[in-house]
Amino acid sequence: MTKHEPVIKEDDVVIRPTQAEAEDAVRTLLRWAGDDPNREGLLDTPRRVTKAYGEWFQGYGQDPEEMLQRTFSEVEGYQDMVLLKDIRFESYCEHHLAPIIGRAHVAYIPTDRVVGISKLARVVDAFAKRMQVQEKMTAQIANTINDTLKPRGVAVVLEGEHHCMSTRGVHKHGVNMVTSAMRGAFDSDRDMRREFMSLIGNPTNKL
Ligand SMILES: Nc1nc2c(ncn2[C@@H]2O[C@H](COP(=O)(O)OP(=O)(O)OP(=O)(O)O)[C@@H](O)[C@H]2O)c(=O)[nH]1
Ligand SMILES: [Zn+2]
Repeated sequence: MTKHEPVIKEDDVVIRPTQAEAEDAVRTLLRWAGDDPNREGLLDTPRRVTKAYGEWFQGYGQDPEEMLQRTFSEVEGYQDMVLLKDIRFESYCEHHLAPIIGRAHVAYIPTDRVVGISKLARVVDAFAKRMQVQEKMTAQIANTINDTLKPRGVAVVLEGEHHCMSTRGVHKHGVNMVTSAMRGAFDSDRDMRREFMSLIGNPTNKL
């Protein structure tokens, strides 16, 4: 997707502003903060900020379902959990645009096909690099893996530190939000869920 294509999200179509309009918006925020966008040190800042936005929010141009299309069938006899744990993610809260920094743990129980393990981390990133609410991101990751791979079960746990809570507002440091989404066998089978939880360890000790 190029920079000026419309972003299609569900039923809404968002027409992207031009580069010049985006840079003007950054100048407005610089003035809102109380500084002068025309002073030398800030002259290139609008261009840099729009470039940084391209990186921070690159998930809008990515299709997580597409990432899970390539699967492998040469795994005869493997019917148990596959877990990718401690996947660092960087996301942005949709209320304040402040970073949410954390770790994701993603497990699934394949049926006859497995996916390349890096793809689970790519799916996490594709949803993280958007404006997010942690609960929504957790469900999106679980639902995408569930709907695309149709495995016996999917488990997703996210632990995140919300910088909108640590650098402003309530100013609470070292607080982690933990969210989970269980599908299929992880939802219905308590032993399976317990095995997943014991494999990922105590979430709050690891950020
Ligand atoms: N449930 C949930 N809340 C979030 C997430 N990210 C940020 N928040 C919260 O969203 C809420 C927004 O509350 P508001 O009262 O509208 O905004 P605010 O006045 O900036 O609130 P304070 O952060 O308390 O100063 C805050 O309580 C944030 O902590 C998230 O991923 N999930
Ligand atoms: Zn926030």
